[in-house]
Amino acid sequence: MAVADSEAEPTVVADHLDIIYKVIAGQGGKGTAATAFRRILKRQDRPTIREVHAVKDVSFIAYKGDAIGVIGRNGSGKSTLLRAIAGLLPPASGVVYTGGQPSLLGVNAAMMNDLTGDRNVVLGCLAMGMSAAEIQQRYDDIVEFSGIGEFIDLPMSTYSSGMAARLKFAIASAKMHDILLVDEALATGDAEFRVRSERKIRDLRDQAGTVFLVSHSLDVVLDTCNRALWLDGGVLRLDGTAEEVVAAYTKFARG
Ligand SMILES: Nc1ncnc2c1ncn2[C@@H]1O[C@H](COP(=O)(O)OP(=O)(O)OP(=O)(O)O)[C@@H](O)[C@H]1O
Repeated sequence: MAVADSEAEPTVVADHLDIIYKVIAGQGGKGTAATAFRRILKRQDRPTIREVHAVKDVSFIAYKGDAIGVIGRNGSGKSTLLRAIAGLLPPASGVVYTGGQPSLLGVNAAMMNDLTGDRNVVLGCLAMGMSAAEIQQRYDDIVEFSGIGEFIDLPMSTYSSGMAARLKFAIASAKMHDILLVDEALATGDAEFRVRSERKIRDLRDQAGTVFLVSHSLDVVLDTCNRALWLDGGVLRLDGTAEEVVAAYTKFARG
């Protein structure tokens, strides 16, 4: 269901999307590479492959200017959906069309732990395709927005998880993204950073990009998103305005 008007330009179209993970199910052990290796050494039978159907027949259209909260219980397929939109997971069936370049900002986004925050800002900006001149121009804003202060000259390995998440968000949001995918990055920040990052998401949305935000904080979704998708067991239960979907999910969660 589309919240935008008929003039709006679609940026992401998911059409009957199914994502299935294939995992090695060991006999008694966990399905890790180590257990598979032990099995080979012991010349045991081939392991069974278990399938996890993480996203089931999901269809929606996102438009320019949409900020879409993705909500649902643990394991309901939210991160998987974001990774599929980013093109990191091949669909088992169905398709995702994206008009523009999606950028996934996850709490696990690659940063070089041994390098200083300062070097990571430069690397991150280069990775997003910014020129040296653009980086120089944006550098102070990024550092100020991150609120890292003098820690910017220390290796990332000395940062708390919240500080690292703030720096990642500051780097990612320095650039205008066609489609920005944010996975729980705000949850690790403190209250003050949360307020600033919510404002930033609103700016990105106003600049006519499309933002997807996976969050367990329904308040953040209500404050920053115009739309929400509720996933349950990989199925899209509801697609509508943030208020409507959060209300339905809250009612459901309260049993
Ligand atoms: N790399 C993987 N290999 C196999 N199964 C996976 C993998 N990643 C996720 N899954 C499974 O896919 C399903 C959806 O997981 P996903 O991480 O997308 O859920 P989520 O809604 O983001 O959860 P949470 O709120 O806990 O972050 C779960 O059953 C999970 O066990």
